[in-house]
Amino acid sequence: MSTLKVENLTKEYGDVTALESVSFEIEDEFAVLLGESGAGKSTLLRCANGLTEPTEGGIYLDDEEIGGSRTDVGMIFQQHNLVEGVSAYLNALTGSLDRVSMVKSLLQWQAREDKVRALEALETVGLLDESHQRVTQMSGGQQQRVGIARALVQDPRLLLADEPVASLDPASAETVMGYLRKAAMEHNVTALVSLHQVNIAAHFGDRFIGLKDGQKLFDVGREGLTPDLIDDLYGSVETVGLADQDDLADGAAGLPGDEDHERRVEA
Ligand SMILES: Nc1ncnc2c1ncn2[C@@H]1O[C@H](COP(=O)(O)OP(=O)(O)OP(=O)(O)O)[C@@H](O)[C@H]1O
Repeated sequence: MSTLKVENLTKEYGDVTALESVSFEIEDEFAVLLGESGAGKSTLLRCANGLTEPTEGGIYLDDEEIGGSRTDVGMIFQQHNLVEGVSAYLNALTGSLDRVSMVKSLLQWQAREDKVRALEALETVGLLDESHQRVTQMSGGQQQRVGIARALVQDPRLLLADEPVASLDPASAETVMGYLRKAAMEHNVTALVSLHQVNIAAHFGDRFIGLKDGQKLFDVGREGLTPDLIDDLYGSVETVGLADQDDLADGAAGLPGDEDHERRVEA
């Protein structure tokens, strides 16, 4: 259980204002950041994982200011950033690197508890049977699931993901998002995920924060994400896949307990 508070966050790169006084708070939710290219999504996520220092304002995890990278914030990247040539299991184990060195990790000189955690994380993302497969022999979607497992091994309080499914086909994107949501739910972790695909966002998110030109345009729950809001954010072309409110109601199928959805995720 954790709370992420973004308070008057401003980030300037020289003359470019990437974020302008953005504020919101999420607590034990699966929140999605939406916005056009250049809206400021990656900058916000980089501030949240401590890689970028805000110009003004701050980001707080359970009232503690995030400054510098920290192990209780797990990050999932679009390009996976896995160690090539080694297994899914060893990649997942590298999530415990704050506790041991990379060399010890690759030699598997790790605590039993870390090894168990790596296997549990691979089970969460449906890859236990593939744990000894080299990641280079895996599909893009499977590699991203290994990336989720690695973040879980960190035992994070906050999960961040920057366009985690941007390079995947629609079916793999849905599968990966299903596992990402499952991982956040099972571990009671607050999640903030940037996405370009509005239909996938509507399907899996609880909360939607829209950024436009570095400013917060909206902050709404499932029922509030209307086609009109999406039009304001992207213009009408991007609303394909978000036809009406009934589709949003179907979006609730992404929630745990919905058997049809879980079957799709397992498939
Ligand atoms: N290191 C940097 N130096 C200078 N300008 C930057 C830097 N990083 C981002 N910007 C600028 O800040 C603005 C916001 O960029 P950011 O990458 O956060 O947007 P985004 O919404 O994540 O875009 P995308 O969806 O394309 O990744 C853009 O105008 C970008 O050019």
